[in-house]
Amino acid sequence: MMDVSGVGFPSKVPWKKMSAEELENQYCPSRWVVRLGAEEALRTYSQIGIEATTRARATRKSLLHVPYGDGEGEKVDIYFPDESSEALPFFLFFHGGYWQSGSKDESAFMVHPLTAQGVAVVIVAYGIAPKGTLDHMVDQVTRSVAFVQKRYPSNKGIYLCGHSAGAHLAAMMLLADWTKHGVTPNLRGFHGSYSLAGQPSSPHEPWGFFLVSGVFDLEPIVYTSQNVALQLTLEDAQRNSPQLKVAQAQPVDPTCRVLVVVGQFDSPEFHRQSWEFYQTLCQGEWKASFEELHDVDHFEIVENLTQKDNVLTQIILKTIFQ
Ligand SMILES: N[C@@H](CC(=O)c1ccccc1NC=O)C(=O)O
Repeated sequence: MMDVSGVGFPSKVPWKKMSAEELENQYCPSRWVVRLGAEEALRTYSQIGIEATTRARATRKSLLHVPYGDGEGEKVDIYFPDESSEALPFFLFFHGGYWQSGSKDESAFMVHPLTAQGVAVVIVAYGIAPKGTLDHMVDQVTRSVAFVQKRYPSNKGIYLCGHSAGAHLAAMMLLADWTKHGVTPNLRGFHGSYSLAGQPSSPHEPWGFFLVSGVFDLEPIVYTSQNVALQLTLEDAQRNSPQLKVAQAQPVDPTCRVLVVVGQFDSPEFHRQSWEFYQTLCQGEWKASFEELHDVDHFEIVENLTQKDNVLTQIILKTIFQ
């Protein structure tokens, strides 16, 4: 997106020049779905999530509604591979829904293909708005990660994945102060060697973070209808924007890689959010990669994680089993 009204270089904040209507449109992912109408896309997404969860609960060993804190709704569902061991890689998923919809009970998309390959999958619930505040959600997600490390200290790596608003929550974990939680989660996911450029020497070097179609600068959200439930002030938005914060932060573990992924049919603002976050990570001491997934929209990108042959499922598996 180019700003041609000024001195002729791309604006850093193109959204500030948008009409309220255009901004609303850019931040409404269902309107950018081409294969279906907006409402049908949302219905399909939720149906696939519910089916995947029903299947996971019926066919996999699981621990459901395990509390990671004392607060209401501070629960995770843990799905296990067939072989019984606690020395497993753990893949945590934070669902999307603009911090105001969605739940763990309809978000077990990737459980089947990942558990089939020996990965334990943890689907995390957090207290959505309007009841929950964003600061509280970030704290909850931090505690859910610490909980998994404490409960499974012999894990073979903890991998964090979030979709959309959940990708924001996962990205905030890059900034978490683990000393407060008495544990350092095993978020490394890196066991190989880097190429000289610091870029992956193969397309499947390991990442500890998978940020799927995320929002990393929350300021524009303040001016959309999403903020009716969220009630973010500008200060809340800035304090909770990894885009602003990672530039000033040191990686807790510099070997930890971040994969930023966006769908071809995500809106231009979602593309910009992912690209700029990736660029900011690279400018700091973070190891990041960027991937635009061909032929998928904001919802398909996650729906397809139910399939073992899907590109992103394969990237995740190759990362874990490097
Ligand atoms: N009301 C939004 C819904 C939405 O954004 C969404 C729905 C499910 C999962 C992720 C979503 N987006 C970000 O968190 C829309 O119509 O696109």
